[in-house]
Amino acid sequence: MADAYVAIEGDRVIEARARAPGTARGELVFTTAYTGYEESLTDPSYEEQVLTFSYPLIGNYGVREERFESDRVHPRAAVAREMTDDVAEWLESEGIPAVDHLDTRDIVTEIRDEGAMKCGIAAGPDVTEQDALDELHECKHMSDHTDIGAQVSVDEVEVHNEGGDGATVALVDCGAKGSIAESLVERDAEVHVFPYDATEDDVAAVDPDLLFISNGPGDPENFEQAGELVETYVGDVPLAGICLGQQVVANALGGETEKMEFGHRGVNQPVRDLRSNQVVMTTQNHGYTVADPGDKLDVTQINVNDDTPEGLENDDLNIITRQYHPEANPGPHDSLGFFDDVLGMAGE
Ligand SMILES: NC(=O)CC[C@H](N)C(=O)O
Repeated sequence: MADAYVAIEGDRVIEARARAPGTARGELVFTTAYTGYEESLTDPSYEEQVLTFSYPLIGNYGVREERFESDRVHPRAAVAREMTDDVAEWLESEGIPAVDHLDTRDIVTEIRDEGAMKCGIAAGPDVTEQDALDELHECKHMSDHTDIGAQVSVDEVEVHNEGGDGATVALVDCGAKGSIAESLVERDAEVHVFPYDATEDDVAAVDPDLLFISNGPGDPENFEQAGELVETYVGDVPLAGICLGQQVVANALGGETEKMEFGHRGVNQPVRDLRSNQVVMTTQNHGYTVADPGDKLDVTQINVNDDTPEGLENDDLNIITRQYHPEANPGPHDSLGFFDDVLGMAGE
């Protein structure tokens, strides 16, 4: 007998087994990654989403805090074909509902055919199908989470590697994965992590060598303040961005973003560099994309599968952004050189 339900758009209800109890709602997305479940579940970019793993077994190498990308789980719920006790217990302790023993191929096919969709989840001995449907009917469109930055950003400025020998980086935390600051610190940078709504004066106080806009959840158009920083500093300070950061930079400089049908989430997304013609494998997690880079940014890298922009640059203005995740947690590690390139722009 089922003790968990996943309700998807069209009021279809899929039966499952409860692995961590509770009710939740969010945008239903899938990742094809076969490793990296700890990193994905702690990636702030999954805020307000329900994460389905297409790989059939999740949790086979345990749960270790050293692999976390932030201090909590961000997806509202997790869905897998089979989830180990380690992961189920972790999610239960975090209050995040989890379900397994359902056909995740069916969910992936549905999302690929119909596009990203809302869902409701109810798991545990006392829940009903109606509980999952009620959650679904309360679910908001991703773009309607207008202040999602406040849910994931630091409240106060945090400084990493104070007195470091390298560049001073102002990292605007729109929901940053921890390994972005780590990758900069490993290269001797002094990293000032700013709240997502930091002002020009806040940033000016540290006189940065590089303004870096992080990854983050939801619609990039809801990160207006970060866009204003880009507008203010472009041309004066080199600019870098990862994922949502690329989208914010593009929007601020006259470009446009749009919602993709079902996004890219996984660890084997092929990206071609248009100058070297080299293809690298990348880690990705995004549902929006740059539809028009505007006239200040050149598209220097594209996704081999669908030609969407993966890298934007301007050599004169010192701008480098990436739609994928060069910090590579989980890997592949093909693109770690991005951090050397952006710190190179900052004079290192
Ligand atoms: N990982 C990210 O920064 C995601 C960016 C944005 N929230 C998107 O879905 O496209």
